[in-house]
Amino acid sequence: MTAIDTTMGQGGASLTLPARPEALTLTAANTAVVVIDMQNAYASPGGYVDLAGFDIAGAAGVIDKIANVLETARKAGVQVIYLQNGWDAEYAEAGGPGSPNWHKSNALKTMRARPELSGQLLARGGWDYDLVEALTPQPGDISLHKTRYSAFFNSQLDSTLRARGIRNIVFVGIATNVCVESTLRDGFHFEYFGVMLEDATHHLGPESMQQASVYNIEKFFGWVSTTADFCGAFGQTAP
Ligand SMILES: C/C(=C/NC(N)=O)C(=O)O
Repeated sequence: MTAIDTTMGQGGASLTLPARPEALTLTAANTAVVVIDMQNAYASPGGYVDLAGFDIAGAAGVIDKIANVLETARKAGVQVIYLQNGWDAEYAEAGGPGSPNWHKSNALKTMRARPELSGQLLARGGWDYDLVEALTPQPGDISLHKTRYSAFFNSQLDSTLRARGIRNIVFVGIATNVCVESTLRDGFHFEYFGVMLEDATHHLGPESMQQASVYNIEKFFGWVSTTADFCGAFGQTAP
């Protein structure tokens, strides 16, 4: 099957990333790796999703995969962008009862049910909000903040990407079926080519959630690839 060319004839050393349902032709310069919410809240025992009762056993497994992807990306000259989810310490950004977020956020619900946790979950400046240590940003990486599931909502992600001529977003992080998929879908509507590395993402809820997101992305919103294919394709490029 012919690869889809995302370079639009703009030059630069192109490469082909194997993906489903089609391979993509891209360049390091027009691609970013976006790391969604690899915070203690989502990936560490004692973090928000663990306290809220979700199974986080699979989260540790994606940390090493993401570390490999980021090392390859940096060497190849692919921009790395970290997102961190959460709010100010007073939770003004979370919205009050007039916001659906106030009613649906399991972090806010958990703190209302367990007042001893108040002020601890997803609050900027706290351990729960911090990125897991193994994925500490490196010089040249960009770190952005977000307050809702989609990283495009009320954030600097779109302008950061457009200013650099980036058309392709390679997604890694947690959770596949919440913030990763929400961001990839919004990116589709903003004309970005979204590729999810399926083994460098982890879902919340039953295993079928991961499969559902993979199906949605492959069929409707973007492309699905793997850590090995990303590292194989970008590992051969000079920065
Ligand atoms: C449920 C949830 C998911 N976040 C994410 N990073 O996918 C949340 O933030 O409450």
